[in-house]
Amino acid sequence: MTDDHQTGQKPWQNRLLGGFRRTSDRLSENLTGLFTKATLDSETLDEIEEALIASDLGPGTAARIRERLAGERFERGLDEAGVRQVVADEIARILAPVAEPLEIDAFPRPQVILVIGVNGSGKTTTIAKLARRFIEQDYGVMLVAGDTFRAAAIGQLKVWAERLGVPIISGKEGGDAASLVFEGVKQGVATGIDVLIVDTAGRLQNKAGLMDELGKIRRVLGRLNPEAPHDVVLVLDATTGQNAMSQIEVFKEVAGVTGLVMTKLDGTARGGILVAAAEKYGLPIHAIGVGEGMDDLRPFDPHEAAAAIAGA
Ligand SMILES: Nc1nc2c(ncn2[C@@H]2O[C@H](COP(=O)(O)OP(=O)(O)OP(=O)(O)O)[C@@H](O)[C@H]2O)c(=O)[nH]1
Repeated sequence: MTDDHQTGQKPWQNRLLGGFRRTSDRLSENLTGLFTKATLDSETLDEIEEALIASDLGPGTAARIRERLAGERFERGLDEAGVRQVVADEIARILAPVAEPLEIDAFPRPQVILVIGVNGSGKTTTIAKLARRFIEQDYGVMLVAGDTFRAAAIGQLKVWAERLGVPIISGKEGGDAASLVFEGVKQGVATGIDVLIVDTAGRLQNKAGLMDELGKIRRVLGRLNPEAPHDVVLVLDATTGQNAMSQIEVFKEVAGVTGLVMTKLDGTARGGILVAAAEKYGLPIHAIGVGEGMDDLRPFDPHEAAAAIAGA
């Protein structure tokens, strides 16, 4: 990996900060013009609170930051840097407890990770990235092409499996996902696999169908190992902003989410939604996606994210 000559930062850091920087640009834009007064009167505090809400941070966080700013005595008078620091501190306080990498610690093996999310969220790519990470950690990985609704999804996962050099269990379009998962666990046990990563269908528009399907996968898994699935990872596209919140709501209900991966933080991202999600749901954030390649999955660093979001 080469350094970027202009910034001295590695490309992925640029991509990450690029995404978050857009968020802070929004925040920055929204905050512009609010620092004309010498003190923070309640009108200015209201405006800052609105700016924070408009930046996707969520109303609870915005209200808390407002409260902290109201109680703050700025040493050198009211300045933008001081406000941003307070914002960054508050965001870091919310994000720190949810930063939690996905660990492989299930016994007996394999650890079964169901990956869920709407089509296009980056689910398949995230599976490849997770697999890559686990392979690097010397775990034996197997994939299951459980999104049987679209031939393209099966084909895409097969391509990733080949590139990664890992076995994959797949069937025909329209096939039964639960029986593929069953086969995956059986083969995983027989061949000493550590991690079974299962792709699933993401038809959010058909909630009952989705619930049936995920429920069936759960039942089949439970019969083989009552602890499985060990993880149910929801993949969210950060560029969808507030929409990500309703996806968490629905998938929590139909699938029992245990953690999140937020993708596309390198794109036209709105990282503020991470804060809103952390505040409202407190679900672990396992990693973030910062590009389309296998190596573009990064551990979630709450302090780096907070500083970038607040532009501090
Ligand atoms: N820029 C960027 N693109 C990403 C990231 N993750 C995924 N993508 C792209 O987003 C698109 C959708 O990703 P997929 O992995 O195919 O998403 P999916 O949720 O499996 O969607 P379906 O295949 O439609 O079910 C692809 O073009 C990916 O290359 C990311 O972190 N950053």
